[in-house]
Amino acid sequence: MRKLAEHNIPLREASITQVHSVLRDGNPLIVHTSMFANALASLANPKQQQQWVPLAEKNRIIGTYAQTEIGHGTFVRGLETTAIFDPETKEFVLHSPTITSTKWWPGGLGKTANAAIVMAQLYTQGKCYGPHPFFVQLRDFDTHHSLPGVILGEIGPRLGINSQDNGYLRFDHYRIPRTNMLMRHSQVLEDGSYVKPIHNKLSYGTMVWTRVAIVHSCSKKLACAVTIATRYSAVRHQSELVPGKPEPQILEYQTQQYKLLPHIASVFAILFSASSVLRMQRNVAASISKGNVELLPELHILSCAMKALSSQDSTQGIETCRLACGGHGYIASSGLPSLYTSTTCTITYEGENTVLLLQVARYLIKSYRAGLEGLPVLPSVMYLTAPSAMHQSPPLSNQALIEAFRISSANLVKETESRLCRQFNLEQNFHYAWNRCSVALVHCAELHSRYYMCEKFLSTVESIRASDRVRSVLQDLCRLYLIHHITLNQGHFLRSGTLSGVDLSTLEEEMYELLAKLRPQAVPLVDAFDFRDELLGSTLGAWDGRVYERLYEEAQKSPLNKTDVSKAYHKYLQPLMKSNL
Ligand SMILES: CC/C=C\C/C=C\C/C=C\C/C=C\C/C=C\C/C=C/C(=O)SCCNC(=O)CCNC(=O)[C@H](O)C(C)(C)COP(=O)(O)OP(=O)(O)OC[C@H]1O[C@@H](n2cnc3c(N)ncnc32)[C@H](O)[C@@H]1OP(=O)(O)O
Ligand SMILES: Cc1cc2nc3c(=O)[nH]c(=O)nc-3n(C[C@H](O)[C@H](O)[C@H](O)COP(=O)(O)OP(=O)(O)OC[C@H]3O[C@@H](n4cnc5c(N)ncnc54)[C@H](O)[C@@H]3O)c2cc1C
Repeated sequence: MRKLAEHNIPLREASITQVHSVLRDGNPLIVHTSMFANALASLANPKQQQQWVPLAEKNRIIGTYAQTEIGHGTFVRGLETTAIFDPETKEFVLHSPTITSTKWWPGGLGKTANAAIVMAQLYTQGKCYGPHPFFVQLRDFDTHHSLPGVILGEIGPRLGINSQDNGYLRFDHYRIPRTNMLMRHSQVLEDGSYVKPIHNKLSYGTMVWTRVAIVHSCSKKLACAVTIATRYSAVRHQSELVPGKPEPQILEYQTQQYKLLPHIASVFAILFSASSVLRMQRNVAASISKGNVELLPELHILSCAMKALSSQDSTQGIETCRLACGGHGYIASSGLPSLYTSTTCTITYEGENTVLLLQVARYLIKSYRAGLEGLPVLPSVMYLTAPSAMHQSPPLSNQALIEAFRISSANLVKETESRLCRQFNLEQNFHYAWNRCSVALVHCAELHSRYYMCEKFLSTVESIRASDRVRSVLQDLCRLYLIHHITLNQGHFLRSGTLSGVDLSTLEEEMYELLAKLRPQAVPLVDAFDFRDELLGSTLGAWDGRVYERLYEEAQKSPLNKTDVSKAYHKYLQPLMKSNL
């Protein structure tokens, strides 16, 4: 917090910079500095911001974002916590009517936060207007005791991020002033009348913002993992590549290069996509403040797509890096287990990935149908019904591969839409038909998202300002990324006829050559991420490569090594040994 102040970083931008520098296994203030700060900035009106932002900036108020309940996370419209307006007292009454309405999961809620943005069903004049955000004080600002009518606590140990206190929260007819409803986009006036927002999903804005932040953070987490595994692979010697010759660095094995280099490429792909979505988010935020919400659906879909892909890629990448370090990847001091446990949760939180991909698919199908009818569609999906440009690029050039992605994605959407129509004819119900096609729909969303990520990687590398040598390495890396993802998805390319079996064999050959070509660049590439040893926190990945010394030194710190004979020997082991059992 002192560093943020020193560097003049506003609270709501802190999460992007601090995530990797503070408390590797989770941070009890992360939701305060990210979602809570963002909710105030984007959902509170200017008067409310004047009231709460300075207090939050000074950490007098420490907040969280309390939306999910035990009974509902994904289905936000199904939340059960109520906020009923009482016109007599000009207050909202917050209440948790059922066990399933208990708020569950919010980061920092258990012990750290003294306030929260609570999403609750808004009732006024006898009508429900759906989930809306409210600023709610939970604890006394001086004593930190929970306030009467507020029941809260911590939910217990999790797979990871246990340095954070995830909490639960219930309200018992807890009253807050009318002016605590965040009123930038919709309002309840003193007489209880409701003023609609210009777009009914503006209250979901904090989720959209966080999804974008997650994309950025996933590239950093993966960058940490590939740094550790690549440096280790340059230090570790094992087996014989040629019988009788010295043991090579494990990085010499093609299989090891295949494990690491595509994930090094993935760091760039995610990072460049994150920058592009962040730019779009800033534009959309500026438009919204001028009352224009035209691009909000596009931002929503893009942030869902990139959050889903980047969380999945980084989680898989980190696990591959851990496995690539053999036994030493399993030890906590390698840093890899906590990287994994603090990243795999990004698949679930801020919108479970399957659910987000189905949002993307819904948009693809709607846009495809609109395009067929000649209705306007937004730029990112115009390709679904635009004519192919395949023949214009040299075969198997980068541009041709991007076009192959584009056409395969359009083809899959077309096939899936036909399947949806057939299913609809059978079921006579759109929702049942949708469910019967949802695996295919998720595949559509994944391929479209991959196409976007590949395209961003290529266009960024082509326009980046760098020396020829650096550009050439990035171009190789980008080429590897494209080919790698084509080989992983080859069925789609064969089905769309954009690539033949021969093309795929040629590309596969090229991929193996690229692995060998990029091998000498592997260590410089990860060194260029420029992580300090303190940030990596890894015995395997430190700059100086003293892997074995560090492992040995770290083992000395184990509490079990404080004494030669442990207490457990006297208490359990010795009696057991003497018991003749
Ligand atoms: C822990 C720390 C360790 C490491 C951190 C590392 C990095 C992170 C860096 C920063 C992050 C900071 C902190 C993170 C730590 C943890 C925080 C976690 C927080 C949370 O999880 S908060 C809870 C999040 N919950 C969700 O995301 C719920 C997901 N569900 C939904 O969003 C919606 O319910 C859903 C699925 C979108 C459906 O909504 P709804 O039912 O209302 O809509 P419909 O499906 O009917 O669609 C109608 C229509 O609306 C469009 N739409 C939906 N959402 C939006 C939107 N947000 N904006 C614009 N439009 C939207 C939808 O597309 C439909 O359009 P259409 O009718 O088709 O035109
Ligand atoms: C570490 C962590 C931190 C969190 N922090 C916060 C926080 O700070 N604040 C907060 O409010 N929440 C927080 N959450 C909660 C999080 O946002 C939810 O867990 C998440 O949105 C998923 O919802 P769920 O748990 O209800 O899963 P569910 O929706 O029950 O998902 C379970 C399964 O059902 C499937 N499913 C659900 N709906 C559909 C559908 N429509 N179509 C197809 N499949 C479907 C999913 O794909 C999944 O496989 C956190 C969660 C975690 C793990």
